[in-house]
Amino acid sequence: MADEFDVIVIGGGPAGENVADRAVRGGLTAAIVEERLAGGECSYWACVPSKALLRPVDLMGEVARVPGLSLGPLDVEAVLARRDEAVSNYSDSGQVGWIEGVPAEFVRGHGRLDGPKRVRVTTEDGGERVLTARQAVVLATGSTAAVPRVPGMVEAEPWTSHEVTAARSVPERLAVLGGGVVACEMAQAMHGLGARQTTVLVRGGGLLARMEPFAGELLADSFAEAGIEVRTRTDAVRIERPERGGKVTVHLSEGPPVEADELLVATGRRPATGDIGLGTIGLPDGKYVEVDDSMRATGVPDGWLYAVGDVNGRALLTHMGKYQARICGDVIAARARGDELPAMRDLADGFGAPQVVFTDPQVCAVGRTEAVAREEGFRVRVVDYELGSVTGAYLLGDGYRGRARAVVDEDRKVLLGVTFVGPGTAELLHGATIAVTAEVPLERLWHAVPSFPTVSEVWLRLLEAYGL
Ligand SMILES: Cc1cc2nc3c(=O)[nH]c(=O)nc-3n(C[C@H](O)[C@H](O)[C@H](O)COP(=O)(O)OP(=O)(O)OC[C@H]3O[C@@H](n4cnc5c(N)ncnc54)[C@H](O)[C@@H]3O)c2cc1C
Ligand SMILES: NC(=O)c1ccc[n+]([C@@H]2O[C@H](COP(=O)([O-])OP(=O)(O)OC[C@H]3O[C@@H](n4cnc5c(N)ncnc54)[C@H](O)[C@@H]3O)[C@@H](O)[C@H]2O)c1
Repeated sequence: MADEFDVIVIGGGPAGENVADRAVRGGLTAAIVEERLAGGECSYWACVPSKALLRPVDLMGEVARVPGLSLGPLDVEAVLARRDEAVSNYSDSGQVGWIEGVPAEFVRGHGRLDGPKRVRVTTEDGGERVLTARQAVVLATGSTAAVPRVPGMVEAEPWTSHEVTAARSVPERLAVLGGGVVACEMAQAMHGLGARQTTVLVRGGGLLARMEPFAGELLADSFAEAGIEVRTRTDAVRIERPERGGKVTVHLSEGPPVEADELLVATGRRPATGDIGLGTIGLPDGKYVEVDDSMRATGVPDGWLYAVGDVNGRALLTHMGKYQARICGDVIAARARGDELPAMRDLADGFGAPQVVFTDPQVCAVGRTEAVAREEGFRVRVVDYELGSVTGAYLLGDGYRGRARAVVDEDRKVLLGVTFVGPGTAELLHGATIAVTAEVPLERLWHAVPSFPTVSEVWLRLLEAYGL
């Protein structure tokens, strides 16, 4: 087996797979080193299982809003079985087959840099293999859950995103630490699937703090109606769990302690760069790998190292990692041919990545929030519209609530950002992504006529509210 490739990718998640694919399409050879399952976190312990668990909860909300419909009791076992199917029963044979079809070589084992352009792989049987790259090494090792240092936390063995997305049963009482995307999605999934008491413990003032403030507020209203308790401005100061897997108590800086059957820690991520040999090339271990817009690591002589996906810290989202990967694979192939193609650069992260939070209501945003746009010095005007006033939204169900916001650059009359909060708004987001990315002038957007009666009519209402 040849151990020299044009490109060696460490990490076989969505980002790593796509780099190899593009590099091979560009005429290069590639190998992917993966220590666990090809497909990465996203396929088995993140995006896919979380959305499989949320889908029935979302549908229950939809059905409850339509008079004349009712649901039978929820079959949790069937939901968990569908989740297992969605994660291919934790088998990566399909993904390995896809990689081999690229064609790229799949090497299972732990990869570490071993000086420039060399990767030392510790294989499952404890053996070693040294791979050499003719052109580039790409880091695509992703991220892992960051668990805060709180007395008793390690001993309590709390759930992280791994355990909650792979849950085999639903805890009766769940405490959730964090108010970000994982906390909100998983609190709602577990509550909807039968947790009797769900308490979300938020350090800051509200949920989803990086989004427009009304997003977290509307979600908090929905949580309150569903019986999910949200406690804000409180920190975990001590965790007590006398028996492994038994009752857990979270002592807080503010308010009474929370007793639960399980604790989910959803307090952000850290890059998976602690043990990948960065020290052998003079980079610090355990930090995000800084890259330029071609995904090339900065500060590495001769420019042979690249990093894509969560590991570069630009946007911790699968679709953005895959986008960066396409750029990276194309750039490496172009550079190998001696073409320097300046157009192959990451633009989308600069605009502000699109993101859908799959809660009820869904929270969908692209571009800059009002606060970020102002901070960056844009002359901003904001227009809001209540989604429930749009006929298409009203027809989706009784008591439909939601809001849309457009953040307009008053100097160029283009959209800097758009947020939709409301049931069933996820599929609305790509229209906004196109408008923001293509910087479509509002006067032109006016001629994009939304169909009646769809929720998309909110576009017309926003432009009218703006004054067109
Ligand atoms: C609960 C949850 C839900 C999410 N939902 C969404 C969503 O709906 N939409 C969305 O866009 N994003 C979502 N995300 C974020 C998304 O999962 C990540 O952005 C995405 O997985 C990043 O892809 P990646 O390829 O960079 O890394 P990963 O998917 O983390 O893959 C990295 C791979 O590298 C391997 N690896 C690491 N170190 C080594 C090594 N030294 N040697 C060999 N292999 C190694 C790992 O085993 C892993 O397979 C979610 C995240 C979580 C936690
Ligand atoms: N649908 C999606 O697109 C989706 C779903 C899940 C995750 N993700 C991505 O995965 C990444 C990780 O999600 P996440 O929710 O873990 O991170 P996050 O950064 O979204 O939220 C982290 C939360 O934890 C809080 N926190 C941080 N340190 C804390 C501490 N010591 N004590 C208490 N609270 C603390 C923060 O204030 C914040 O509320 C995100 O960047 C997100 O974009 C995306």
